[in-house]
Amino acid sequence: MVDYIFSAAILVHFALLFFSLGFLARDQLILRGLVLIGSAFYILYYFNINDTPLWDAIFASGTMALINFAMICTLILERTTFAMNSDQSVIYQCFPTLTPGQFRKVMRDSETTTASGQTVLCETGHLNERLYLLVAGKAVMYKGGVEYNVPLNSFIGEVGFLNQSAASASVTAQTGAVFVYWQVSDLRKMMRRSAPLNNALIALFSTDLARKVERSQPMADTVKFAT
Ligand SMILES: Nc1ncnc2c1ncn2[C@@H]1O[C@@H]2COP(=O)(O)O[C@H]2[C@H]1O
Repeated sequence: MVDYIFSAAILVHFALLFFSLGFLARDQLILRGLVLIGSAFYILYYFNINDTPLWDAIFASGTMALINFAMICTLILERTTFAMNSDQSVIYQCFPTLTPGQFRKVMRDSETTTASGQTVLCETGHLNERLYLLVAGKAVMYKGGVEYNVPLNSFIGEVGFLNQSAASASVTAQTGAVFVYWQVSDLRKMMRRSAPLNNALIALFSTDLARKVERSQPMADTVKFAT
């Protein structure tokens, strides 16, 4: 018995333990991490079980472990803000419903620009081709004969985007305003390809809309003054 405990064969039982724990885990990262440890025990076993290591088995297990390791790195990158530069980390604050991985994907299709003069972003009654996020400077919204300053870190054009309708207001960015923008068609394509991303973006624009409604005044033509 003592001999068995100190033999190479015991390594298979450690591998079995880690694989079993891994397959019981629901979280993909934990599952893969435990399986990776299990693979390491298998490789040690194949190395020590004979006078000559079982190279074919070591190669097969090593290849699978390497693929698993690459996927673990991808998962960590998707779940963390690690490797985001400081500008991206700031913009990520405006995307609370997206995972870091989803955010990176969305940002790949975006452009960031600084208005060199007064720039019309949306015009009432016209379909928006772009959706904007104001990250610095000033943008003014014109609606119902009233001018409002668009709050920083707000989306512009999400109403038309969600409703597939024309812009409900005109918005002009002032000189020096910095905004990130996406082509509406690119965003729609991305959302069609991934249901989780679709849900995360709809939740995001809905939250942004709720914040705008919270700040807004009743519409002038529907106000009934209390006496
Ligand atoms: N009451 C409001 N408060 C804040 N932003 C608004 C308001 N009405 C319209 N907007 C923004 O102005 C944009 C004009 O185009 P959209 O209607 O597509 O989306 C609109 C919103 O992003």
